[in-house]
Amino acid sequence: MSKQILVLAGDGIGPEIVSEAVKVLRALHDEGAIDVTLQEGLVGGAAYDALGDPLPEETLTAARDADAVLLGAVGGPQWEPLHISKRPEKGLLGLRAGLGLFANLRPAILYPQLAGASTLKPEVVSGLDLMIVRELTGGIYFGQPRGVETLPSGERRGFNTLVYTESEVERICRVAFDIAMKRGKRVCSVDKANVLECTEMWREVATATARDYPEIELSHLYVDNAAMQLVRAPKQFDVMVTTNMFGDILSDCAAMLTGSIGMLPSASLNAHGQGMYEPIHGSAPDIAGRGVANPLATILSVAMMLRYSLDAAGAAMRIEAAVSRVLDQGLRTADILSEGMREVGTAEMGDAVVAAL
Ligand SMILES: NC(=O)C1=CN([C@@H]2O[C@H](COP(=O)(O)OP(=O)(O)OC[C@H]3O[C@@H](n4cnc5c(N)ncnc54)[C@H](O)[C@@H]3O)[C@@H](O)[C@H]2O)C=CC1
Ligand SMILES: CC(C)CC(=O)C(=O)O
Ligand SMILES: [Mg+2]
Repeated sequence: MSKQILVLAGDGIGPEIVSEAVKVLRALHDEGAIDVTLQEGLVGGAAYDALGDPLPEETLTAARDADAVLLGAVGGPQWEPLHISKRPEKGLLGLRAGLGLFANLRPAILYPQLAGASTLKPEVVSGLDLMIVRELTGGIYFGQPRGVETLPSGERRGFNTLVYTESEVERICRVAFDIAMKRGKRVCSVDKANVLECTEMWREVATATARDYPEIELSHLYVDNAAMQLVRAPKQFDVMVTTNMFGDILSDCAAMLTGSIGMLPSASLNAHGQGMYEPIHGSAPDIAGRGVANPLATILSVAMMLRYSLDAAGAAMRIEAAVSRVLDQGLRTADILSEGMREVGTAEMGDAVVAAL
């Protein structure tokens, strides 16, 4: 039976990169490798402009009904003056919460062809294969109370709350441990247990949950040290598991190890195997509309979709191999350009991946 894919292009470079990912999906469908039906929807600033809501009810319903969601990115300076409840980012957070997508997988893999594109020395990053498992529906991005209040003195005070229940920590740790069992069996849990009680509990729960996984070697790092270790010696890590905000920050940091934030895909999964797939980067307003954005993170997110939601691991591997082949051919978008390589735009890169499938 045909799998239903909801395509949410979003804002900024979102429509440009999603078009290329859709080309790849359609190419695989047309040759019979997969059977998908694509439906488009609105989210983020585009949805606010059209319907006054960054997450219209019809989008959330369509997402719930779909087998998988492909998302570009949301946000942009034109929506910054809006109240936070109407901002594009609220649409994305609402989708994650509404679908219960608590497990965000962000693999940071260095394609050997891009060793020279990283800002770090090739010997530091070559062979990098790291999986960041980020908790996605809890923590400070969702905690209550939150807001800005005016004190009797007239001064304003802003506040957000970091909250986790034991069961939320346990289920994300189990995801990380299960993934690690199929990889190097090493998990580093990242917290700030020396300062934040909430993450002191996180560490205790991670340690207790690991008792069910005797083969897993569990270590712990404070987030400040983890950020430093990621740029000092990233290959020491196999799987990292961490909170929503720490994972957000550390995955942008890890992206640069691979040459560009335009290379990192992600899968956000719920307890029923439903998933949303998106690059880890944002809407890149500084380059939007110029046809220069790197579509590979979004194309690689399609590969994750095929693997995790569509039971099509063979087709996923073909996409990953095609990306490797276009890099072998010397094609580079501006963000990963290095000497001797040929600069291409977003659409040319997408076409090249389709041709290399
Ligand atoms: N998942 C999402 O939809 C996310 C949305 N955002 C939103 O995106 C907007 C811009 O945020 P920024 O902090 O600037 O982060 P960003 O990730 O959009 O951009 C950071 C830098 O990376 C570059 N970049 C990002 N993706 C690229 C690609 N595919 N190819 C080449 N270069 C790329 C951009 O040009 C920019 O210089 C904001 O409104 C923010 O809230 C930010 C992060 C994630
Ligand atoms: C709206 C933000 C939380 C999106 C983001 O930066 C991310 O998911 O990486
Ligand atoms: Mg982010």
